[in-house]
Amino acid sequence: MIEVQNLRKEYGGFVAVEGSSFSVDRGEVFGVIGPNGAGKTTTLKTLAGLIEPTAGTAVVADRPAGHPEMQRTLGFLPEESPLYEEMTAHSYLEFFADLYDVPGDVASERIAEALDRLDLEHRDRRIGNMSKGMKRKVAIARALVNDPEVLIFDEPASGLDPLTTNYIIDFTRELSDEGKTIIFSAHNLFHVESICDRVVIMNEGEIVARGTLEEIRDAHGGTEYHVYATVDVGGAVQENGHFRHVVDDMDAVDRIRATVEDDGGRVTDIQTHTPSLEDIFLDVAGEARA
Ligand SMILES: Nc1ncnc2c1ncn2[C@@H]1O[C@H](COP(=O)(O)OP(=O)(O)OP(=O)(O)O)[C@@H](O)[C@H]1O
Repeated sequence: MIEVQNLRKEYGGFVAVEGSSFSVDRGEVFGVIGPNGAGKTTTLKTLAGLIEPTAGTAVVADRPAGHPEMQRTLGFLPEESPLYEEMTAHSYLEFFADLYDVPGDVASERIAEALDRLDLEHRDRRIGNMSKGMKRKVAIARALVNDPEVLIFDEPASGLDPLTTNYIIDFTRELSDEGKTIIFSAHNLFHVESICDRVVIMNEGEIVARGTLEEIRDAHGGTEYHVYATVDVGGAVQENGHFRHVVDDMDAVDRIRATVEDDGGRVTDIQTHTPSLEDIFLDVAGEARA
């Protein structure tokens, strides 16, 4: 559904995105993560057709980014979404539905459904008087008025309280279950980890890691097993009166167990350590900086 090849974006002489290539399959939830200034928003805005790339191509639903037909199949949630403060959520969303030529009765039904599912309270309040979380929900509903196939969400839950954040993440997961293709950027890696099929990690304009979370984990050390024993059978570190042996597969765990017993010792604990996306992210971004 999304194909990006050798994307490059310069602002003046400054290179914000350099040689970025990736693709997103139909129905996939794809995460773009990276520190501030990594080039995430630039990438997403290019996909949404709001920024012209300096070089390279971005294709969404078989059309070049920015093509009017492609815009119809797209829902874009910008990082900061300007809303018309004087309008109510309903009139605002009807206005956008009209821009997409959605017939009035379909629009009313779709808007009511989106606002119900997003659990938007006080929907008759003028937008200017809504809380930050309520405004974000209105912006998300706006991205859905044309019933798009592809959703581009830039930091959908940034700066929101944990409850609203969870609500939005769960809703994003539901949209994916319904077959929507979703690409989104986020700072909260826990949420990326909980809903993304694949991710790219960007740093200073370049993709520095990519793949499923499992692939990225494997490429960055993968799962480790810590075998604690009363004796050192080689390479152990002493910790709280026990010897900690670190290995990366279950066969090695079994070998250590057998050797410990042969040496007259005893295994006291075995722990599994799986690096979180946050651990990997700090590692990868740190390496790239270095
Ligand atoms: N219109 C612009 N003119 C000049 N530089 C820009 C412009 N837009 C973005 N940049 C720069 O390009 C780089 C990438 O910005 P971008 O907003 O894509 O990063 P980001 O990963 O989304 O960051 P954040 O997580 O802080 O939102 C930054 O150094 C930014 O200052």
